[in-house]
Amino acid sequence: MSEEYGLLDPENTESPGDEWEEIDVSDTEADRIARKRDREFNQFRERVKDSDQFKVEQSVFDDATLAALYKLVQDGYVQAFGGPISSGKEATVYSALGEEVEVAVKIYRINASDFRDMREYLVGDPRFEELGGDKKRIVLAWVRKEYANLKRARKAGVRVPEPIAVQRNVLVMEFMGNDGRRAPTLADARLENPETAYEVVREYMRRLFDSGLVHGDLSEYNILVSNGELCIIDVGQAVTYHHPNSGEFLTRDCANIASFFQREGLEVRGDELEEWIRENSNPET
Ligand SMILES: Nc1ncnc2c1ncn2[C@@H]1O[C@H](COP(=O)(O)OP(=O)(O)OP(=O)(O)O)[C@@H](O)[C@H]1O
Repeated sequence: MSEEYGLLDPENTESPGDEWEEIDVSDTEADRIARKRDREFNQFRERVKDSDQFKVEQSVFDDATLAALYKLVQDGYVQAFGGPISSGKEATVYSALGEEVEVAVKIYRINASDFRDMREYLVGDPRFEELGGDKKRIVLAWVRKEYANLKRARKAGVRVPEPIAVQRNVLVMEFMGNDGRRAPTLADARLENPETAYEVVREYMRRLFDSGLVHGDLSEYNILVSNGELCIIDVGQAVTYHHPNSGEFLTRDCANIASFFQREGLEVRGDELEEWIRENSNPET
């Protein structure tokens, strides 16, 4: 490490000679490294600001966001950015090249986010107590929550994108798609077998609930069909079983899912779906 950065070897006690005594060599070296880092970061910032794929989204990229992206690049999670996949109310999702595979990079807007809404979903979640009303802290907690929820859902056996890294307001995750094209949502895909699809979604909802989570915004728009697999996304707002509104959110999720599959010709009902989920899981354990 010391060799790589050209730092002085602390084991070497040989006196450098009187003429050097006034100079703090390690400080100078640290300054040089800091200057180099600043220079590289500035170059990175200019590259991002000039690149076509980020032109429409300049507002997302305040310096702190750029620094987060830069760190993800430095750590090797992102090698090159592709174009935007989607621009929603809270975040923009980009495709990017990660460690040899394509990844999805979700960049949350600190400024444009509807943070009041976000706070409602964070209230009562024992993992995110004492946040206060600071907007930036709420958004940053939200991103960490999405990362944690993805991990928890995967552990429970629910197909969600694999979370790869989180840095400030940026989440890197597995890209769900077919040959570089993003996977269609359940709303856009043509379902060959709606019965099986319903059973899979129902089982994922049960597993999620059993692990103590309720999605809270589940519908045909937050389920992707990737290489024949159903994959649940957008778990940032998912709440734990302890949330005061978790029951209401579960009822709404079930109603959305049932109504989608009714339109696909199935005789299903939201209340029956909820009953089945509750009967077949035990979120308190
Ligand atoms: N991991 C992923 N792989 C491929 N595409 C993705 C991935 N995550 C999100 N997307 C795409 O980006 C869109 C928006 O993602 P997501 O719902 O997570 O963001 P959002 O900002 O909360 O969106 P909205 O405001 O529309 O709810 C999705 O509909 C999907 O098309």
